[in-house]
Amino acid sequence: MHADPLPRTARIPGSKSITNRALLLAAAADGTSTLRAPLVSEDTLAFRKALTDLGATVRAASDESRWTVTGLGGAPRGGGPVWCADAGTAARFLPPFTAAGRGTYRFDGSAQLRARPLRPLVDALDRLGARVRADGGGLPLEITATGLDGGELDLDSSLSSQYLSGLLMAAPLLRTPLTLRPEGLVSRPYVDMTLALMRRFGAGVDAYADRVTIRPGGYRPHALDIEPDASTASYFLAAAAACGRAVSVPGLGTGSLQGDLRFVDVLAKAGARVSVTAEGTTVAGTGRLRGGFDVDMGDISDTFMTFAAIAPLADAPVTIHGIAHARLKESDRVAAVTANLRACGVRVDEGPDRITVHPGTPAPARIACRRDHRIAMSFSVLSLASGVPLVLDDPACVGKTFPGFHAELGRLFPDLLPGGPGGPGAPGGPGVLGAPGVRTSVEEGE
Ligand SMILES: O=C(O)C1=C[C@@H](OP(=O)(O)O)[C@@H](O)[C@H](O)C1
Ligand SMILES: C=C(OP(=O)(O)O)C(=O)O
Repeated sequence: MHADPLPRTARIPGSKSITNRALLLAAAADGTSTLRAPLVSEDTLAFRKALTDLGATVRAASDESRWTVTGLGGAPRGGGPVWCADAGTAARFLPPFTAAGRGTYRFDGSAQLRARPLRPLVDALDRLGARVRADGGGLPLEITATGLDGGELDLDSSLSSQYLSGLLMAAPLLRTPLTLRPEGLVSRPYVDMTLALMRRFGAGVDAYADRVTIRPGGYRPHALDIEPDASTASYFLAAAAACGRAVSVPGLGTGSLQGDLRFVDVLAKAGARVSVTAEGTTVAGTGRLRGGFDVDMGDISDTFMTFAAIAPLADAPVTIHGIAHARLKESDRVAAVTANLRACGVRVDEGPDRITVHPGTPAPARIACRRDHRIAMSFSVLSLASGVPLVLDDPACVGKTFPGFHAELGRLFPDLLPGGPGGPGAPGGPGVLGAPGVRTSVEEGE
């Protein structure tokens, strides 16, 4: 591997978490908001469709670079079905929003989403006085809404932070102030993001160490530039670190609302040179990955698989802990990473909230994605960095957050495709980067 002194610029699409929050806040606002550079992917299109079904208007520029949202000036009032597809954010953010309004809403989603826990949110809505029917404890569920009063609520936040974010975003639409006290909060940076965006859309927020109080008053429209997605950036930055290359992500820098940008601290631990400025982030690999550390990735668990997948290439074992809640996402991600690394012949020790990945040269393998975009993307990086063909059983699952993922990986690292350009890993070939349904041509390099 050789050093690449000139960083390549990755084209990273907008943040999923910011896009879906901004859509909801704009849909609740009393006027017209603009969202610039939103993420266009399965999760955000499902969220957008759910909101237009609920009565908001979204006008998209022909190239989708800007969405103009005319809000309802409050919570929805029409009732109807709400389809959440695979999107955890839809299943956790939209029920509180509708419960604050009027009408009967029937929520459902894919089999994968039905399997994800919703009980703490259903219980919280119930305690606030909403009429919720969720026979299995999660989706499908029905809410008969007549508006909500606030009050004070303890909220089990140990399985997901999304319950808290959903209740917080609905809170300005309640008749009286709502105080929420999270217990065992995971993924805290996402709650900070929620509060920051609520403030930008004009909400009255009083946040303390152990509780948050939200005042009634609704939302004002806002024009928002959406940053590149930090979780998506992790794959390209990890590839730079593992391949001895340099990659920059403009627009994702010190002012970021996304906790997942802290992934670069893990790359720095592994020996990569990292620069985060107001303009953006650059990671330069040295051609060698350092292991021999134990890192808590509980706050940034969407990125733990990114590091775990390249960890076999490090010079000593790496332990990642604090990730029990990552078992409750699109897949049981701790089990999925462990099984796929083992399929590549890599030694992994798995515990309830941790894994230890040992150094090893991966062997060619078929990767079971479990319909989880992040498993597909993480193992694509391992294939690229090791030069070993890994075949994804479901490459198109990357569409949940980045349909153009493989095209961008091939554009940035055309010479590193397994087997070289035109080799088994090349676009159109049987290897990981050319798997059917993902891409058919290489875009021109920089
Ligand atoms: O609020 C959000 O936008 C998210 C919160 C996190 O989920 P948990 O809070 O369930 O860990 C994260 O994994 C998910 O991709 C997006
Ligand atoms: C967990 C994720 O998504 P969500 O919870 O929003 O479905 C993810 O994108 O990794």
